[in-house]
Amino acid sequence: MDSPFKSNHQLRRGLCCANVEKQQGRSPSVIVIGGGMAGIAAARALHDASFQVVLLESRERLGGRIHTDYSFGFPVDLGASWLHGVCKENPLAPLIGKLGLPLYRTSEDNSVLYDHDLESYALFDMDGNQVPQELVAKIGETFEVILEETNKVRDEFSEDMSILRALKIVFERKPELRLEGLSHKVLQWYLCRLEGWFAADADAISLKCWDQEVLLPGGHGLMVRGYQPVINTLAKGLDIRLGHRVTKIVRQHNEVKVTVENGKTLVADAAIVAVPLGVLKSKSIHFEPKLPDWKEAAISDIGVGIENKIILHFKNVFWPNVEFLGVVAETSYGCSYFLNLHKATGRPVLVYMPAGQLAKDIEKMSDEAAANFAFMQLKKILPDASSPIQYLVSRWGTDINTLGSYSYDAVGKPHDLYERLRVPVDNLFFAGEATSMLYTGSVHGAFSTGMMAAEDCRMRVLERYGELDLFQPVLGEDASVIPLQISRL
Ligand SMILES: Cc1cc2nc3c(=O)[nH]c(=O)nc-3n(C[C@H](O)[C@H](O)[C@H](O)COP(=O)(O)OP(=O)(O)OC[C@H]3O[C@@H](n4cnc5c(N)ncnc54)[C@H](O)[C@@H]3O)c2cc1C
Repeated sequence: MDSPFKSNHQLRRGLCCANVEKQQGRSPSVIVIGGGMAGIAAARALHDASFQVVLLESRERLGGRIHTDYSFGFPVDLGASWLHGVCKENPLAPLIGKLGLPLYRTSEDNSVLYDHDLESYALFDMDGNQVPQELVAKIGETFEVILEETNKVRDEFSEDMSILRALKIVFERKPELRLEGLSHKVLQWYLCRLEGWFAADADAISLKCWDQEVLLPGGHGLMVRGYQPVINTLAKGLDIRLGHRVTKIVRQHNEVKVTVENGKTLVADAAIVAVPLGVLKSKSIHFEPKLPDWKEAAISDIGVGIENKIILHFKNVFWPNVEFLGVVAETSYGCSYFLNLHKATGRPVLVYMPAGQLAKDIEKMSDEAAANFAFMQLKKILPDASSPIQYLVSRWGTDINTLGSYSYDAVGKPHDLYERLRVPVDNLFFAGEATSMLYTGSVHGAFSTGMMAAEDCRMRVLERYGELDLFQPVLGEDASVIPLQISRL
């Protein structure tokens, strides 16, 4: 058994086992499991509060669903790339500001397209004809009216239903909102964008809860240099063990024993579990004693969706100078879109972003076939498109370190499941985007839950030994904000 900590707690408590290395000093100890934003934030905060912290990460890299790749010779994000809420209230704003990382704002507040404004789009049909901008704007307004009508459906029915079911009821009641021809296809494209936001199809998303998340003000900003510098900064100086996949967590007598795939066991006063919800669902980590039923129910009932990125690097730019290129089709499944990174970064790169069932289907393909699929979509709207010179393909749905892209509200399940997933069990604390009630599915949500778990853990461990006043709180640090650097070219 490997005990990484120099603490005399176990000796004082008479918990010393023969093969635990002798402990010196008095710092309380914590094992953080998972090196994504939540785990790193928690580890940083507790390290800074003088705890002995070891972070165990299954992959050979840090960042989790933040994954900036540099193989093109410049940074591109295969996972998160936007700061949702470009404002000083965003918990990540002080750090991003201090690092001087530039942001490219893709939308203001309250866009029907979430992270994009309407005027930054060019939509095309499958024959390569551009949809007139007035029609795109008009259907956007209709889509908003339709969503308002689904609110009425929500108020009338006590039972929850899917967004798709609610849309069907709206169309039955108000046939004038049912569109045809090109207008119908554009409407499907709006639905496709909504599905992309949740990484799930409309037949899986809860009507009751879909709009319960809190959107911070300030619109949405792309991290022009990628998210990785934020991770690297937070991780500086921490004791991080890469390639350490946790398989078992045992809680007993005010301590936690954590076993790694290679059989090694580490012991600490507490542990913070910051692995993705998809990993918890897969039951690849064995908890002893088993987690309470309410916690297991939260794990099984919160939805996990899939969104992927297929990043195409071209020799030259041959597409229109807009932020997004959209493909409209008969069904939302057939619709798709490309983010034009050239606008934000000056690089000739398009990012194809399938979500929901389409993302699942594409994950069954080889990387080459997936890149070709994305390119074929592009060819439909821009027949003269030249082939990419390089590509990258993410596989967030099948990667055993993630097993899903981010969480969403499933039909018939209460929104407070996120809080139930967060609530500690004994000396086990939980963090990660799926434990955030307010900012589910986001980087700043993951960061906040890491900080929260760290503070809960600090209080619990120190209260137990009456030493609360000896260590600094992890929250309440000086949040003096260096202004965010925002551009829109
Ligand atoms: C394609 C995509 C696009 C996104 N876009 C945005 C965006 O633009 N803006 C935004 O705010 N959010 C976005 N998100 C969501 C955001 O990336 C996540 O909410 C956030 O990064 C999650 O952080 P986390 O710490 O909760 O989990 P993760 O980052 O997944 O970290 C969990 C860590 O646990 C590790 N782990 C797993 N199993 C084990 C184990 N058994 N033992 C040890 N370690 C283990 C994993 O390897 C991982 O490093 C996007 C996500 C995806 C997939």
